[in-house]
Amino acid sequence: MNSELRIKNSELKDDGAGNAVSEKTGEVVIDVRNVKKMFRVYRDRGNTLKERLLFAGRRRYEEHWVLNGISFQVKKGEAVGLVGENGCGKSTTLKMLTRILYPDEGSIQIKGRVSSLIELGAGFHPDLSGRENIYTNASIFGLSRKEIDERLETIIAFSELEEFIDDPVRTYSSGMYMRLAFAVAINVDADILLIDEILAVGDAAFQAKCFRKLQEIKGQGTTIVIVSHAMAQIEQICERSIWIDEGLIRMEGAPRDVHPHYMAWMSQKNSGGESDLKDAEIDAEGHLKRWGSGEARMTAITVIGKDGQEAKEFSPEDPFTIHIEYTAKKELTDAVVGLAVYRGDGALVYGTNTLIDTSSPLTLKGEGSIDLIVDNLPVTNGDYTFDLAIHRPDGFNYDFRRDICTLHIAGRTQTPGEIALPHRWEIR
Ligand SMILES: Nc1ncnc2c1ncn2[C@@H]1O[C@H](COP(=O)(O)OP(=O)(O)OP(=O)(O)O)[C@@H](O)[C@H]1O
Repeated sequence: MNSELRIKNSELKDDGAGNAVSEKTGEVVIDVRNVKKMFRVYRDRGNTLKERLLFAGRRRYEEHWVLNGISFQVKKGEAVGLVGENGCGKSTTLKMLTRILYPDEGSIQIKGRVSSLIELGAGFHPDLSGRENIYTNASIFGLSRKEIDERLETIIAFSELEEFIDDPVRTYSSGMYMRLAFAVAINVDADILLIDEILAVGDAAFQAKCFRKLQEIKGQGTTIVIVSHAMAQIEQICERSIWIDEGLIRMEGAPRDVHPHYMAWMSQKNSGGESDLKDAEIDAEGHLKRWGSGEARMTAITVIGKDGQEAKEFSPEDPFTIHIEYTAKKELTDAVVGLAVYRGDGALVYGTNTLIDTSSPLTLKGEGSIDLIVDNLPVTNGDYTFDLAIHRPDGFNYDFRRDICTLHIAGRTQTPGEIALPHRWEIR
């Protein structure tokens, strides 16, 4: 099934001590320094003569400072998520990386060809057909006509719009626009891909396909910056999250470290100081240990091998299933369960979630179970941490089951084969 999810083992080198190390160059390709951005919000100067005279001495506009000095760097091949509440300046940041907007202060340096999915259908001409728009859109990203000719069929096939490709795009639904825009943006051989909330559009099956494609192009070394409110998507694609609040970077780090703080803060804010997470257990490092407001929790995790039996060992090439049992005191809709696998140095090497397997979010009710299929796990020698996250798109009822197990894998490069699981996948 998800062969596209595979992150090639060839990307991981052995450092001689049995540890997998990344071949990423460490070259900085996005360098944002002390960027400030202001919008002018024009005032109503009145409609009548009386009003105009009354407001005559008043300044015509107010300065609205959206970004107050943000600095961050992104290295080649890194995937970074920008998170934060509505209006905090995430899209403005992304638009400046695409050069749709420019900073009022500070500097932005970008190395490489940029492709972006910022505003749905921006760059599409409504009266031109899907096919014609592929040409105009891809040429904006720097492709020659010949290069576009070569990619045309791939783009159309990915968009699944064969039937409508010669219709004017004004007749497209927003989902169709998104398919076409995504198909173009990921097929222009960009070095850097910037995406604004695009995975929230389209049906669940297409979202899952885009998500897999993103993991694939990340595996090929493309640098990615994503703006999203879907924390699990960021956790499964990005090594780093940057939380923007009131135009400043409030926190930056591994998504699984940053998101619980962000979610707890949001929850506190939205409940007027009375946190939705007040019953949740948060450990000393600020990670949520228990899901939501105590409404649901995992009760057991087992691994089912390809023979359908509980497995004590697995072979990374073979699919296996993580079987999670849970108890939900209240019904929980729109849940997505995801697995992230981190290498010893903290790099994310694998991610999958139930949306990919089922194409729709789950409803958790009473006592039940969830099966999460893991396929083509890209492991070589070294230590790996398996983390399960359960979330809803609204961000609440959120849990990190951190470090459900750590596997030490030795001798795999010499003798690929079965890997022993720990005796117990502990529920903490
Ligand atoms: N062209 C503009 N003119 C005036 N104000 C703007 C303009 N573009 C954005 N803003 C304002 O800047 C602020 C930040 O907007 P931005 O779109 O970057 O937020 P965001 O973090 O992406 O929010 P969301 O999560 O809702 O997408 C908002 O208050 C918005 O109203």
